[in-house]
Amino acid sequence: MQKEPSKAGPRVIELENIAYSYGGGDLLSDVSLSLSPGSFHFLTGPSGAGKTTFLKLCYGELIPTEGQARLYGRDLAQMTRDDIAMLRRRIGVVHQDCRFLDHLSLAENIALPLTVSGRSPAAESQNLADLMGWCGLTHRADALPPELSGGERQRAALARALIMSPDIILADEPTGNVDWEMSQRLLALLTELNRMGKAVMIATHDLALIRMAKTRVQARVLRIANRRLQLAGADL
Ligand SMILES: Nc1ncnc2c1ncn2[C@@H]1O[C@H](COP(=O)(O)OP(=O)(O)OP(=O)(O)O)[C@@H](O)[C@H]1O
Repeated sequence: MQKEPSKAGPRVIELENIAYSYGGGDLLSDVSLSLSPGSFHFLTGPSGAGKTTFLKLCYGELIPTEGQARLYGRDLAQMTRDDIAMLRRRIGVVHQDCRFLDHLSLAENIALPLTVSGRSPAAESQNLADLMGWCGLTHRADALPPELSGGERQRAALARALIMSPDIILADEPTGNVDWEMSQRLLALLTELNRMGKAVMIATHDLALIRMAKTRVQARVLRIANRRLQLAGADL
């Protein structure tokens, strides 16, 4: 897989000839990729190909078994878990399963990364309110996660990923459980973030979503197949 050619500037995530194995044979092998600010990528591939694993390697949840992964120029294998956690605050992750705490309100869930990193949600209440408004969630601020619709959950997961103002958004199947209209709404939010200069990577099976996105934003489509990361064909 070639490195991204034309974007100048700092590489926020760099994977160099990495492999990853959960213990058996390699799930991913000889994978290289650089992500720059302002880039937009889709990640596709069959179920079980390793898309979630790849995203975890990008944000330092997993360390490659071979090769080097760098965040902001720093080799993850040489860093402590605490240092990785600090750097990871600059990456917003939208998890496939959303992972909310059901006893906290939606607003409290979205603010949780602030609390965890020692910042005061009260001091950033305007930021929180703006973000919830932008994601169309103001009216659901006090709702508990089990009370939310699928689309509200996905937008809340995106809002939580954005509360720390990350440079990069890695979204794992962010439109997995929503209808086409909501998929388009989520895509509009993600493309707007990209226009603000953030790097976006979306793992998805939804080829219609990719085709729609390509009419709005210059996106590269990557595919994991047979353990390798490849550029997908232009027919997508
Ligand atoms: N913690 C783990 N321990 C062992 N094997 C794992 C672990 N996590 C994932 N795997 C295996 O690695 C493979 C790739 O999983 P991964 O979730 O990365 O694929 P995926 O492409 O995201 O799949 P999907 O599209 O179904 O979400 C699967 O066979 C999965 O069972």
